[in-house]
Amino acid sequence: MNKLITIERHFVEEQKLNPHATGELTDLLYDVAFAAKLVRREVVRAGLVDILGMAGTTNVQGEEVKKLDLFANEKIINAIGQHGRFAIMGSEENEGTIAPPKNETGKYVLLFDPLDGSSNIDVNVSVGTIFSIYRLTGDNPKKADINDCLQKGLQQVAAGYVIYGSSVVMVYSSGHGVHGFTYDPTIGEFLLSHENITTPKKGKYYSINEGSFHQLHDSTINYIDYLKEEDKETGRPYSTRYIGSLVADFHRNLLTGGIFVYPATKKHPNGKLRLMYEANPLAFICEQAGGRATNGRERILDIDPAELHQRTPLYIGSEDDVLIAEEFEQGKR
Ligand SMILES: O=P(O)(O)OC[C@H]1O[C@](O)(COP(=O)(O)O)[C@@H](O)[C@@H]1O
Ligand SMILES: [Mg+2]
Ligand SMILES: [Mg+2]
Repeated sequence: MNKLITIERHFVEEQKLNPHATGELTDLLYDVAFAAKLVRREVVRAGLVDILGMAGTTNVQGEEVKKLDLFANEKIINAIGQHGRFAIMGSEENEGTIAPPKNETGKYVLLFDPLDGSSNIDVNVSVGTIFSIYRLTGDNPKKADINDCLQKGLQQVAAGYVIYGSSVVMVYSSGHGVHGFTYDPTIGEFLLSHENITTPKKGKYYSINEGSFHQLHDSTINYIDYLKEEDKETGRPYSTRYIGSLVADFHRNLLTGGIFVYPATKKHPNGKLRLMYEANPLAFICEQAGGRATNGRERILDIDPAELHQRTPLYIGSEDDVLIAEEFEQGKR
């Protein structure tokens, strides 16, 4: 594999797979990669610049916001908005939709989680950025509104995430498989490092926050007990891995096989994670890699969204593992 393929070059090659492509999707994916470089620049030296700790505000989710959440949000909105390729945006950190500073011509919608894994920011554990891209439903960018943001995950034209970890990796799909690029700071480029990622049909890891045990429903507890039983034939017991950053837990399981579950709980009756800028983009990637993503009953990509910040239970990862988890969730086991 030629390691000197930049992500920009890859975007252009992918564009050739679509005879109707105008190059605009390539340009806006380029903008996303550029914004990731800007966020990375601060994340890797977060302790040296004043972006650790609380911002002192609360977001629409009722969560206390970290300085880095706001920093990443602002960087992404400005870095991407200035080119006018997006007609409308939606972010975890903004209650309403965002009209880019310049939006004469954009025919795309960008939904994003600027900084995922906020609880891990101050302790140097991997965090990430997650993004989801749709086409406008109409053809006049000036008329873009919330309805353009509330499309089923199936309608995504591209999605991906960036992990700011021991290395910085950007993973994306525009419907032609899943590809990962590692950032090389010596040349400032994302270079192809994981071509055509496919996820194993069955894994050996499970990622569930067992700390909230008393919040879990019996169906989830029964599933966890099942994973912990001794049974060589089915590869049990599974090992538990829970970083607490969705993007990092998802990425590990994508590469090695495994399942991430954030179920409906007594505290979060609709789950904790957000459909539009966490579950949908990762479900798009997961399915492109041969995995499965549901809310325990329904395919994530088929869910008809009603609100920008709506939550959903999430069962995502290796197909066989998710199917078994669904059987427990539905009381069939
Ligand atoms: O602490 P909990 O309840 O396990 O929740 C952890 C989950 O919450 C999140 O931090 C939510 O995302 P944000 O950090 O973007 O708000 C996920 O990354 C993670 O999987
Ligand atoms: Mg998040
Ligand atoms: Mg976030």
